[in-house]
Amino acid sequence: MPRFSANLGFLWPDRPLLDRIDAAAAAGFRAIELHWPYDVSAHRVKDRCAEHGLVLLGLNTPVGQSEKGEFGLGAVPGRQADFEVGFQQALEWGRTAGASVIHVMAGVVAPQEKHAGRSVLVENLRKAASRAPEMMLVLEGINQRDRPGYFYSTIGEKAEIINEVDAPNVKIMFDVYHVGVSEGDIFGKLATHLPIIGHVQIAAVPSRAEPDEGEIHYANVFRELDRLGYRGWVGCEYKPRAATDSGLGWARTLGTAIS
Ligand SMILES: O=C(O)[C@H](O)C(=O)CO
Ligand SMILES: [Mg+2]
Repeated sequence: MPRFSANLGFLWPDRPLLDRIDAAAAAGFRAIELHWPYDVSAHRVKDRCAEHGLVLLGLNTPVGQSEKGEFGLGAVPGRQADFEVGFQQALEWGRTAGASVIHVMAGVVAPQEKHAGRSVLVENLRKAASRAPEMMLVLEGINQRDRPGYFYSTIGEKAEIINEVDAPNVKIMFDVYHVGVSEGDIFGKLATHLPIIGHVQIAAVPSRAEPDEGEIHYANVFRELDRLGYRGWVGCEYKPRAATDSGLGWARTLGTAIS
């Protein structure tokens, strides 16, 4: 069965980041992943993870100007210089904290700019990948219902970009929730793209709650990941229905364990 990581962007939202790390350890998680931890000291996060023996996986590149609707800058024409600054910030924070993964966020791009956006993203990724050879850079499609206009929502689009970038440390973040909402055929896509899948995330479809309700039977997804030989982590990136701790029973219901 998979190894689970607690996504502290969504889990234990009622407390500060360092307390979320404590909560993840107490719940039995052996790894954590973050969204945008930049206002917390990377040294303190590193120390707190070390206290608990937790692996810190990764974080997201900054969103840019969220008040203007930006949600990442990787594929946004004209914002290359700001992307570089943001990537450097993610890299420095991640290196200091001991992370190994950076989710390079592509961003929202107007339909008429998509063609240019693709070249911008490929160029940005090539530079980023060579600047951070020890990090795995992951690309994630975000479904159009949650984030209209996001640069990509399908696994195929990301696979094409990765092929074009042609760097060994650029991979897919396969968020089963987004794939389920956007296109389905989870098993087919896992099998086709397994060699370039660097990280997996889960949540119920369509609710994005604990992975024990809705359209996807996650016990089967976990078995399929095992059958395919996936050896990476599975990030629990769901929005708890109520208190995070009271929802953790999903693991036992699905025949697995958090740790
Ligand atoms: O929303 C998601 O699925 C992400 O993984 C993310 O980090 C940006 O929101
Ligand atoms: Mg995700």
